[in-house]
Amino acid sequence: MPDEPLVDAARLTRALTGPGRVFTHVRCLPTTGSTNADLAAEAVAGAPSGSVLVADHQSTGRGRFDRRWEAPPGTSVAVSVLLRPTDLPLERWLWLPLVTGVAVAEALRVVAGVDALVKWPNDVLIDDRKVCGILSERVDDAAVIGMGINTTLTDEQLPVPTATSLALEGSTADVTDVVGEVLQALERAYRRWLDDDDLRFWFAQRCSTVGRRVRVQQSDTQGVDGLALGVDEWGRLLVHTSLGERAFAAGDVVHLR
Ligand SMILES: O=C(O)CCCC[C@@H]1SC[C@@H]2NC(=O)N[C@@H]21
Repeated sequence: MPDEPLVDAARLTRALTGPGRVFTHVRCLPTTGSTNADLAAEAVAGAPSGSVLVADHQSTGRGRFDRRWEAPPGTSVAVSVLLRPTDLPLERWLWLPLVTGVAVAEALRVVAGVDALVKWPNDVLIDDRKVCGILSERVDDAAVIGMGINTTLTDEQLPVPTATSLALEGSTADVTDVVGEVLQALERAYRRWLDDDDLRFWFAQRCSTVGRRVRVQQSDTQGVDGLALGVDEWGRLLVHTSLGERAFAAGDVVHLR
């Protein structure tokens, strides 16, 4: 494991921080346990809104639904941010992972030239294969949002056949540029969310789930099949099922076709 991180903290700091900007403190590490766990501990200790932690490798990276998130060193960059959107009601927080997914998809289009879209709620896919997973966690009055972006994973290193990486999609984008573009897109998206914009149309345009037949799996139920119609004002997925319309606030979605 190299001592120097692959991601250039000085360059990121120049691109992101300044008066009135969302991200204030940027740190980059070669390795850590989990960038989300680190920022969650810092949130409890009173760290300011706008902290960013980037790592080339995580030994205990965590995914949604208590899954693990693993990748060989230097192949999938881990980026977490700590935000304190204290003025917004908690119901609006459901939107945060969705907003992040759209920001990542938009950034990857720009910096890596890939056709990235969001699978509800927040997986970022290229041609239906996952390039980025997002884990949004609430810690007291803070949100810790983590993004795992597969940069240089090879075919042999993919955790599942339905994953992909920027390199496998033909991109040679520099990892500091990728992280910088993602965080700048997240800053813009976060401001829209803070401004209480209606995000439904914006999200639906970038979401490959809407208009598809889907299976929504929740931990304690069999999957529910139906046609994804869109998202409601709380960011819940609206699905037309054989028993009528249902709104899902969480769950794993499979695109059926
Ligand atoms: O798809 C998922 O299950 C979500 C994966 C989220 C992984 C990221 S990597 C940065 C941050 N730190 C973690 O431990 N997890 C998130």
